[in-house]
Amino acid sequence: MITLEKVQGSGNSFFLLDQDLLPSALNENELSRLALALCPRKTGLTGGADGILAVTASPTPSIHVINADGSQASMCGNGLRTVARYLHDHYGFGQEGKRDTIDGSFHVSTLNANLQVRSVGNFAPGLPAYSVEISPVSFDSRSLPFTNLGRNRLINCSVPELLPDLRFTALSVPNPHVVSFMTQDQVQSDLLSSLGNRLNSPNPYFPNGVNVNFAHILGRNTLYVRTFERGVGLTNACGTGMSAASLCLVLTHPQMGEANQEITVYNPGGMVKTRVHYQEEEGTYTINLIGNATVTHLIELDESCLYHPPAQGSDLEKKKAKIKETAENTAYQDFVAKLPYH
Ligand SMILES: N[C@@H](CCC[C@H](N)C(=O)O)C(=O)O
Repeated sequence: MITLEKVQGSGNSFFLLDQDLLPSALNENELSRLALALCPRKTGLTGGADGILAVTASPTPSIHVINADGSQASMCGNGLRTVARYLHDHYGFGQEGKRDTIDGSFHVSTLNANLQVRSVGNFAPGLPAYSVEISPVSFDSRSLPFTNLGRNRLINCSVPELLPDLRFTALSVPNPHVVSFMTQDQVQSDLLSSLGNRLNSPNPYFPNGVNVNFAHILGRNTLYVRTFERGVGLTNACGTGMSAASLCLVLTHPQMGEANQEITVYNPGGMVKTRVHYQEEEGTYTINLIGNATVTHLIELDESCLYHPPAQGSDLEKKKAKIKETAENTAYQDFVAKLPYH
C-alpha cells in the first residue's frame, strides 16, 4: 500500500506522489496515463485535480509536474509550495542538518531550474505556508516560444492577433505565460476561456500553448488574477501566473506596483503574496511566491493502481482506495470566506 496526498495551493489542486516509496519510479508515460485517469473533474479520483506532482527526495529533492491532460510542465508555483511542505514534513528538509541557509531554506530541482523554498510559518490559523522562488524569467520569444507576432518581445503591447482592445506581455518564468491588465468585468468575462482555448489549440502564435492570465489592479501592490492554464483550462489559481502578473505590474505600471514590496494577489481560489526582486548585476528578475500549502486528502491504495490505473479514477473509490479527508480544508475555507475578494 502507498499513500497518495491530495494537496492544494490557493485552490490549485494536485495529487502528490512520492516516487521514492515505489519499487520503481513511474516513467513519463505512466505519469501521463495516471494524470488522465485521476484528474478529470467528473470521472477522476475525489473530484479530480489540476495535475500530478511527482516528488523524489533522494539523492536530491526534485519535482515533475504533469498537467491534467497528461502533458509535462516545466514548473508549478502553487504545487512547489506543497512539495516543499511534503519534503519538510516527511524528510526533514529545511530542518537542522538539512538546510542550505540559516533561514531554513533548501532547494528543489525542477525541469529547468534548482529553486529555493522555505517554510514561513502559518498563512492563517491552521494553514502552513511556504515561500518558493520563481525563476528564471525571460521575455525572449524563444523561451515560451511565440512566433508570427512580428516581434521578439511583447511587453505591454497591443496584439490584435490575440485580442483587439487589450495589451499583452509575454514571458516565461520559466513556463510560458501571457499577462494582460483590464477591468474586473473583463477579467470575469468569457474572453479568458475563449482566448485560452484558442492559444492552447493548434494556432500560429504559441505552438506549445501558453498559460493566459487576466489581471485587474485593485490598488497599490494589490491584484486580482484569473488564469486559463495550458494543459488544464480555467483553474482556481496559477502560482507562476500570479508571479508573472506581479512582475508585469512592477514593470508596466510602476506607479501601482513596487519591487521588493509585498504584493497581494487575490484569485478565484484564495490569495497569495508575491515579492519581485531585480538582480542588478545580472540584469535578471526573480519572484517569491508565498501562500498556503494544504493537504486535503490522504489516499491509501495498492501501488499496482498507480502503474495500471483504471480508465476512470473514481472507480478506485469503490473498493481499492481508502480516502481520508483532513481538517485542513475546513481551515482553508474559513480563511477564504474572510477574504474581501475571491
Ligand atoms: N498551476 C501551476 C502551473 C502548472 C503548469 C502549467 N499548466 C503549464 O503547463 O505551464 C502554477 O501554480 O504555477
